[in-house]
Amino acid sequence: MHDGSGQIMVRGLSKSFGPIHAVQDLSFTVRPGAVTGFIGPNGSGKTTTLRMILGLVAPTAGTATINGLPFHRLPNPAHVVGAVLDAQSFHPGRTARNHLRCYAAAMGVPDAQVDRALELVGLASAGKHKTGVFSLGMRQRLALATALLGDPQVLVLDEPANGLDPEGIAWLRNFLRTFAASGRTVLMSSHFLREIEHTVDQLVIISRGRCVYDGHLDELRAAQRSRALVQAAEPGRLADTLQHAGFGIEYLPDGRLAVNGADSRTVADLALEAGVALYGMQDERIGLEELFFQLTSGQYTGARPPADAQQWAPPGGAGRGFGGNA
Ligand SMILES: Nc1ncnc2c1ncn2[C@@H]1O[C@H](COP(=O)(O)OP(=O)(O)OP(=O)(O)O)[C@@H](O)[C@H]1O
Repeated sequence: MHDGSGQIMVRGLSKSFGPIHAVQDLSFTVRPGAVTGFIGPNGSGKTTTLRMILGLVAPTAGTATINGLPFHRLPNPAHVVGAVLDAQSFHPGRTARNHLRCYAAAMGVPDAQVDRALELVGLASAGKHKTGVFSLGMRQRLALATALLGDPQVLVLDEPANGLDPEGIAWLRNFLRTFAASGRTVLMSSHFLREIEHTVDQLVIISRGRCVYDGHLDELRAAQRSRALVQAAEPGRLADTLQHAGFGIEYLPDGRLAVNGADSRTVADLALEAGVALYGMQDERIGLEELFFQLTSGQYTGARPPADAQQWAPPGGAGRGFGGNA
């Protein structure tokens, strides 16, 4: 019997397609009551992972369970997990309501659920229209309605915000946050952090099939750092002074120093004390998007590199922070 936890657990999951290692030793847990974003660049292994969770692709190694069981062993899977995987194509001559009726019959779900699902996704008045006239946003909503037919405990969505206009994204955000707030589980993928940063609470970030961050979005936000870029007459002597004061230093290719965690005023005061002339300064803030790019491109250049993963792990063990996959 499944444990009813609403948790998705991925442990040591790997998938190779011949020489391509699409997913490598991936481990993370998705908990109910929150929206978890599963993000990474194109080709990083998101869809392959979601398909393994849903029992559509056999792993090369490792396990993925929902409610403690692999998908194929779930009793009544449509009542446990609803999924939207790829851009759905619907029979263009069939109405939205009839499309849902077909699925409801196949799932053994009463017809009453069809109207409920249409209402949940805001398509109640469009149920009688043929799907051939639906916009992309309406097709996304209909796909979501199909996933909701079984009144599932868990939602797994692959790039659900893809192609939505700002209004559609706002609607989806509201819907998913309400769904999660009712104690259910949402795992949604995206390749674009900015698109989902106001929707998700938790983040699992993958790059080249491996986990590079697993934790709260707020903790990633807190890792946004500022640094001062400074051009000095004697960079070596200024670097010594700054390092002595406890700042991390990087030498940039253009000859400037990047002083992590410092603002230009602090650097100017220390340079004055050391008697080093300055030719120019600039304050720079490393934003969430930049951090995401650095994490996923393997070009993390912050004060503390990924090798320091333990230091970056969030306190309290809610997630594992940078480096993930422990
Ligand atoms: N059936 C398959 N046969 C061979 N290679 C595959 C197959 N499915 C996926 N891949 C490869 O595995 C890697 C991961 O692909 P996947 O679709 O899981 O990534 P993704 O993060 O979902 O990308 P996108 O955001 O572009 O959809 C890619 O290199 C892809 O070409």
